[in-house]
Parts: sequence; structure tokens; C-alpha cells
Amino acid sequence: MNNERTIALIGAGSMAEALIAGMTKAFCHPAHIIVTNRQNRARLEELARQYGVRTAGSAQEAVKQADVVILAMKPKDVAEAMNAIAPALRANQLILSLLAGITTETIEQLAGCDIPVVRAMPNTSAAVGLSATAIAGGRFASKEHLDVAKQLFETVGIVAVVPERDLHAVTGLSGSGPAYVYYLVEAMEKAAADIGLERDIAKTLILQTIIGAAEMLKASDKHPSVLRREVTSPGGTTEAGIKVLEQYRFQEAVIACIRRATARSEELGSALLAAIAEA
Ligand SMILES: NC(=O)C1=CN([C@@H]2O[C@H](COP(=O)(O)OP(=O)(O)OC[C@H]3O[C@@H](n4cnc5c(N)ncnc54)[C@H](OP(=O)(O)O)[C@@H]3O)[C@@H](O)[C@H]2O)C=CC1
Ligand SMILES: O=C(O)[C@@H]1CCC=N1
Repeated sequence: MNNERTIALIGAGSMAEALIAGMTKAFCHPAHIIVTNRQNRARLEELARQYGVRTAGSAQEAVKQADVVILAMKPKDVAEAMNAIAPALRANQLILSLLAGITTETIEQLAGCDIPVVRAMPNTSAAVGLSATAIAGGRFASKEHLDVAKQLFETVGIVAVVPERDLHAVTGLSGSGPAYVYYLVEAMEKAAADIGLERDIAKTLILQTIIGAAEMLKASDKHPSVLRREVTSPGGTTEAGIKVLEQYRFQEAVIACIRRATARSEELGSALLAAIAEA
């Protein structure tokens, strides 16, 4: 809790809240956090009540007081947000961007000054302190800036420093990753209903199965395919089930899904550049 920096969060959605929850537990006093959004005042008041953070009437007002500016709006809204805050930005601040697909170079361009930018890709498990976050520094970001970002994101999970070119892939893999797991759970719940299991019992069993498998992956040195084979008795139930997944080309579908999400991250970056060029 020894961080004395003032942090402005521009955007007050689900990722912003996940970060506030983590930062107020382990990174800084809530009074050091100022949160702002575009129009939803009730949302800001709710965050202030729940976490004790401060709010600001405008993004520019928040940025004027800040050492670290966290961009937590959707990529499509960043040009408008940066337009509003650019006049208040100073080169001794640090911009931390959570935006999918948007490069540090684009943020630097929108800022219009030589400001340090760190691009981060966390995931929503930050809300329970279990985000897998990757970070990369822009042209003006030093090791100290990366260290600040690392410390901040470590309050909501684990952090890897990666080359920026890898962040599209990280976004497709672990940024979007929780949704893939939830999708699997949705399918398991539908299957449980289909085979006649009582809903609450099925939910409990599915959750424990996911947590148990994740803990096994973490605790063991074995490759996932080895752990899978240990479940699979010859001629047994698992073998019969996995054969169906193979018929449906389950692994190919997952690989195509992550490739598509990665490409989409690249597209989000290009779409913003095209919009900036047009404006
Ligand atoms: N959700 C996820 O799983 C992850 C998201 N991200 C990234 O995090 C960012 C935020 O995502 P998420 O929290 O899901 O988004 P939300 O839609 O939940 O929240 C977006 C927030 O941005 C605010 N906002 C929009 N435009 C402006 C503006 N011009 N000035 C100030 N605030 C503005 C909105 O305010 P208002 O309601 O008033 O319009 C809202 O509070 C995205 O860029 C996303 O790519 C990264 C990793 C994971
Ligand atoms: O779907 C999205 O674009 C964001 C980025 C990663 C997770 N959610």
C-alpha cells in the first residue's frame, strides 16, 4: 500500500471495477483513485460508495490530478476520450491502456506528446484477484514505468512482460479466455439438464470439476494430454466421450476460435487507425 501516485480511471465498466477492487486491497488508498466515465453518474456514485474512490465530473478534471491515467473505455471510444484529455496530459504521467487491439503508438499519437504508455491485457478474473495479465511498454516507457504497471496488475493476479507484437495473441488467448471457459460450462450445464441431473447439484459438480482440473494443471508437471489419459480408461466412459469431441473437431474449433479472436484484435487496431486518418 505504499503507492502514493494518484490514478485516474477513464471508464467505469467491468474492467475498471475489477482493477479498483484489486488496487484498493493491495496497491493504494482509495482516495488516490479518481474514476470517471462519459454519462453514467449513478455508476460513479456506486463505485464511490462501494470502494471509497473519488469521482470526477469530467475525464480532463481527473487527468489533471493524476500521475497514472488508465484508459478503460472500449476501443471505439478511445479517440473521443483522448481528444478530451489530451490538453491535460503531461509527459511525466504514465498512460496505462487496457484497450484490446490498440497499439502504444496509436495512443502516443492521440496523446500528442512524448508520454510513456504501457499497454496491458488483463482479463475479468481480475475481479477475484486471478487475472492473467500481459504488459508491454511503448516508445517512451522505461523499466520504471513497466515496474509500476507490473505492481499495479499484480494486485489482481499474475503479470507477464511481453513484446508488444504478442499482445494481439494474448488478447485472443487469455484476454478473451475466460469467455471460452464459461462457454464450455454453459454446454456442460445444458448437457446435465439433458441427461436428467438436478440443476443445483449439476452446477456444484461442474464448478468443482473445473476448479479441480485447473488445480491439477497447476500442481502437476504433467502435460494436459497425460492428465487427460489418466482419466481415460481403455474402453471406458471418457474414451467414448472424447471420441465424440474428436468427431466434432473440438480442438480444431478452439484453435480457430483463438486465431479469429487474435485477428479481431489486429482489426480493432487497424479500424481505429483508419478512423483517425479519415477524421
Ligand atoms: N471485459 C473484458 O473482459 C476485458 C476488457 N478489456 C478492455 O478494457 C476496456 C474496457 O472494457 P469493459 O470494462 O468491458 O467496458 P465497459 O463497456 O464495461 O465500460 C466502458 C466504460 O468506458 C466509459 N467510456 C466510454 N467512452 C468514454 C469517454 N469518452 N470518456 C470516459 N469514459 C468513457 C463508459 O462510460 P459510459 O457508460 O458513461 O458511456 C464505461 O464506463 C476495453 O477497451 C476492452 O478492450 C481488456 C481485457 C478484458
Ligand atoms: O472482447 C473484447 O474485445 C475484450 C478484450 C478481451 C476481452 N474482452
